[in-house]
Amino acid sequence: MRKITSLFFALLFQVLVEANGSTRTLVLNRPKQLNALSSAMVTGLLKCFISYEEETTVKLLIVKGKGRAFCAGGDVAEVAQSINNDTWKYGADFFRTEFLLNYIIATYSKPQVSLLTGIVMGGGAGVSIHGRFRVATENTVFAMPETALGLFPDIGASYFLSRLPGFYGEYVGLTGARLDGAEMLACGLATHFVPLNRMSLLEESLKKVDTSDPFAICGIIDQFSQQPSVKGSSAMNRMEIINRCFSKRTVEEIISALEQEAPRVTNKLVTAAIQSLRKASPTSLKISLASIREGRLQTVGECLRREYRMVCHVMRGDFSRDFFEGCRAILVDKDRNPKWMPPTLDQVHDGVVGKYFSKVDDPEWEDLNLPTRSSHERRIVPKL
Ligand SMILES: CC(C)(COP(=O)(O)OP(=O)(O)OC[C@H]1O[C@@H](n2cnc3c(N)ncnc32)[C@H](O)[C@@H]1OP(=O)(O)O)[C@@H](O)C(=O)NCCC(=O)NCCSC(=O)/C=C/c1ccc(O)cc1
Repeated sequence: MRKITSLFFALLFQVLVEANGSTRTLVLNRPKQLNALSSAMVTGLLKCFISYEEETTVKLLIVKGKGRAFCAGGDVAEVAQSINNDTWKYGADFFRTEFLLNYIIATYSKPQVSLLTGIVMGGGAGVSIHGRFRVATENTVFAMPETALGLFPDIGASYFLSRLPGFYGEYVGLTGARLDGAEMLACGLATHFVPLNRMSLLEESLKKVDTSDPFAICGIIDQFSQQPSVKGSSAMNRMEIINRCFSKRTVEEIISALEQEAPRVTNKLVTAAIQSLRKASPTSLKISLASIREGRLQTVGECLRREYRMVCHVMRGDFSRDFFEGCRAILVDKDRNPKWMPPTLDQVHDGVVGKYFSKVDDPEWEDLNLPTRSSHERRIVPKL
């Protein structure tokens, strides 16, 4: 029988915990907000992950979302609130907890299966992609939309995006392109594709397992999995274009390479990419590219530590206030017409980009301190 663990239920109604034998199912439970991660949720999830690692009777974690989304990212409405209060420390605390959670998930000693139904964006990727099994389906919509908000792909995205085939990670991280379940599987962001009408059967089977053996868990998911075809128009079918353009050294060169491709390609992919890049914050684009490139040679912990420095600079508005402008345009005034500053790519100099990687100049500020973990930092192995 399904049992809701009363302790956690009382503590954290935004994250429900269901206990079935050796399985614990964590349900993101803010369906009206598309399960956007509040600080209570990241704190609650972190507590769950830490305590279930200790409990020998718990062998498998399932993470899923209630309603039509898995999770639409960090709760940007909460941020808009904190901006009004004129304090960057709220954001820094939120990210400290969130990135620690991402790190615990990436180095977790027990298997995690994330059931990626519906929207998976930003912080939603952070609580799933670092885990062992990511099950996509036909209604999954994945995106890292941060450059449109004046932010950059964080939550350890510079680790997993930089490990996608070729320069697909640069494409996904800079343009905020939306991927469907088949594309997620094809690029390695998802490990499995299970049809929506078989998801609940999969979940029931997983709730009966009494093992942490990843091969056994994989065997169960395999029984429900399919190999979907990637749509003809998908960027996955245009990897030669993606690689040619997104391998360029600078954002300006990427845009110029896309513009050269545009007359030759009938597919909307190239024009849509140019449009997204032209609309995004120039500063965000440049720091995102630098972050993904740097991430290629770093461990997940190193990526998160560097991203924490970056995000604190963003929250403090040290070199640009684009994030506040993005929140204003998208959340507060909802005019969807942000005025980025600096407004053009050529005005965002390499020296400033480099400063996002430096320590924050504040006596109270500390680098992200991640615990020593016994399990190795797992690598996401792209399937192509
Ligand atoms: C494409 C979406 C996912 C779905 O569109 P839709 O189907 O037309 O649905 P709605 O847009 O009507 O969303 C339903 C409700 O969910 C809310 N919502 C939908 N995503 C969200 C959301 N990330 N937050 C907070 N309410 C939301 C949305 O505001 C709305 O609330 P309401 O108007 O009151 O009905 C759309 O909602 C959307 O673009 N959401 C934002 C995605 C996004 O940019 N994600 C965040 C990336 S950045 C990030 O993760 C960092 C956050 C951060 C966190 C803490 C900090 O201190 C600093 C930063």
